[in-house]
Amino acid sequence: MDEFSFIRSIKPEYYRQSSLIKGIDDDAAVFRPSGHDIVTAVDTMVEGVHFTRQTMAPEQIGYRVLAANISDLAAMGSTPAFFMVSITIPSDWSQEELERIYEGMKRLGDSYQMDLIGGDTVSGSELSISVTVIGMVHKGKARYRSTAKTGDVLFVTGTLGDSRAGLEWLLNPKGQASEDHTYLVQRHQSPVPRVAFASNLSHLERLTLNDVSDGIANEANEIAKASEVDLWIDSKALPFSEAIQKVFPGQYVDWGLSGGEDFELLGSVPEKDWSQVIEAAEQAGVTASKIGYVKTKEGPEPVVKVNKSGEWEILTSSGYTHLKEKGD
Ligand SMILES: Nc1ncnc2c1ncn2[C@@H]1O[C@H](COP(=O)(O)OP(=O)(O)OP(=O)(O)O)[C@@H](O)[C@H]1O
Ligand SMILES: Cc1ncc(C[n+]2csc(CCOP(=O)(O)O)c2C)c(N)n1
Ligand SMILES: [Mg+2]
Ligand SMILES: [Mg+2]
Ligand SMILES: [Mg+2]
Repeated sequence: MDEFSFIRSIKPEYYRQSSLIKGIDDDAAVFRPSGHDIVTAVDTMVEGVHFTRQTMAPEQIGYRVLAANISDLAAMGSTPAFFMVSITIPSDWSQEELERIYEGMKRLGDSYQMDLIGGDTVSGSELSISVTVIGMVHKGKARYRSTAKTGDVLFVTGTLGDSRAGLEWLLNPKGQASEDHTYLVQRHQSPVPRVAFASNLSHLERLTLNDVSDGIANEANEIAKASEVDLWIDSKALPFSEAIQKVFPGQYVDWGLSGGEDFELLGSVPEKDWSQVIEAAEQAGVTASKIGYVKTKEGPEPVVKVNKSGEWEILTSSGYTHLKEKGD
């Protein structure tokens, strides 16, 4: 199969977004939204870095790379609309496997009425998939990392560390997988972006959001820096699944802080709006946990503090970082 028959095989039969004017088939796609700001993000998954043949089946790779991108749209409070896929294909991936990758993307994309409107196909030595997503948000209603204010409640959706735990089991399985192991593995392979939760809060005047791709140690520091505030996190309030506590009792707190790839939402709201956050989460079928507070910056630089063993200590950006040099 050559490049062009591959493109024909993945081309959607029809499009659903009414703002779309030209999808796949020309030099670029065209859409014309009205009354909205356009939100766009790109994330890449590379074989050997984000997945291996051991950690994910082809449809899971497709699902997961689109989910990571939709998670960024959720963190901006936007509604997913379109996606574009740039794929580098090594010769040892079969046509059937590639079709399964696209099926995984389609399954998730369809659930948000998203249209695949373009991309790029090249051959290369490692499988690499880069997805660009485009979402819409009502004018001026995008949610930023820079809006946290003193007195806000700091919260996180869902539970933390499960993805890291699932990855651990996939890389080092020890015996038969229990129901708990299966749960953790599924959290790694098929995270649910929290679009509905964020969209249920679209009426709030002020809401700070950041998605947890690298671990809350990183993401909380991003919010603190962007908002010029300190964040105080009560480690006893961090939400953990029963499964992770049972299977990895010694590791789950660290993984919750810096494991990454949970794709939950970390955010802050004025205390008066906290009950609405709980309600929005309930309606979206997820939990929201109050994990701390936003405080006025005490030192020269914004910091995140956590009370791990009774004492408040500074939580550095200890999550996953690409291009990290030895000794960094
Ligand atoms: N190579 C690049 N060129 C231009 N902008 C970049 C590049 N890499 C990252 N950025 C921009 O830097 C900002 C932070 O990117 P980052 O990848 O940390 O965010 P994220 O997508 O939320 O995190 P993650 O990749 O862990 O999901 C974003 O505005 C992103 O668009
Ligand atoms: C096989 C395998 N080994 C390690 C990991 C862990 N991992 C890779 S990238 C990343 C952070 C998010 O990346 P990005 O910032 O690019 O979104 C994490 C936690 C994995 N998923 N699979
Ligand atoms: Mg991202
Ligand atoms: Mg990124
Ligand atoms: Mg993000």
